[in-house]
Amino acid sequence: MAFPKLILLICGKRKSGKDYITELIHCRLDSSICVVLRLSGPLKEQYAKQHELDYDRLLDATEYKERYRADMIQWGEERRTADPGFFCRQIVQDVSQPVWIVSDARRKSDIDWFRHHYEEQTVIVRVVASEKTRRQRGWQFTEGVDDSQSECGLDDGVNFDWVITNDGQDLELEAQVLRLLTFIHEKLLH
Ligand SMILES: Nc1ncnc2c1ncn2[C@@H]1O[C@H](COP(=O)(O)OP(=O)(O)O)[C@@H](O)[C@H]1O
Ligand SMILES: C[C@@](O)(CCOP(=O)(O)OP(=O)(O)O)CC(=O)O
Repeated sequence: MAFPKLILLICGKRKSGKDYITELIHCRLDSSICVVLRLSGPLKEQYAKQHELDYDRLLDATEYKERYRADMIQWGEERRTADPGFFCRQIVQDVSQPVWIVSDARRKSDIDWFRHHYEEQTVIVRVVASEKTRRQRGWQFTEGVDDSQSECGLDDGVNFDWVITNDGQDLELEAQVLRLLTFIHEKLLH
């Protein structure tokens, strides 16, 4: 198993900006230094194979993904119940970069797995945005999704190391991202 210097577990509600902020960080670091890992990647790939769906379209932020989200959530939870580290192990295989950004941590079992295997390296980053902002980005409450563990599993009982507010104030966001990048560089130097 590879050994990183830093693992950022990014979590947040749908349309809070997890992918957006992941890319803001990732694009400022060389690809030999930082890699983005997605727990939903192997889940969607296997779900697509089993259900004869288009994997690439499940990766997009489109209605196609939303159409299958609730069933993917249930399918994924059946695997996590049997083996909490099922998806975590898959995404860390053959990674060589020292900085890992896991852009879609959703459950305590995800956090527990990384803290168990990489206690010193794991940092939890919570991305927050108001429901008003999220709606402006295309979110609408969906029963079976926004009231599920997938969206609510980290709402309580988690001490976030960083909280990034992403409500559309570009300068405020930039200042927060720069502080996090400074932290990342300090980790790389030690
Ligand atoms: N600070 C921002 N400024 C402009 N657009 C943003 C910002 N944050 C998020 N977005 C946009 O809002 C949408 C949802 O963001 P995304 O990162 O996909 O959310 P999540 O991954 O949390 O579901 C995307 O279209 C993204 O480009
Ligand atoms: C079944 C999922 O893996 C689907 C996640 O798909 P995305 O990671 O694309 O979701 P957002 O970016 O938050 O919109 C969620 C889960 O509970 O595992």
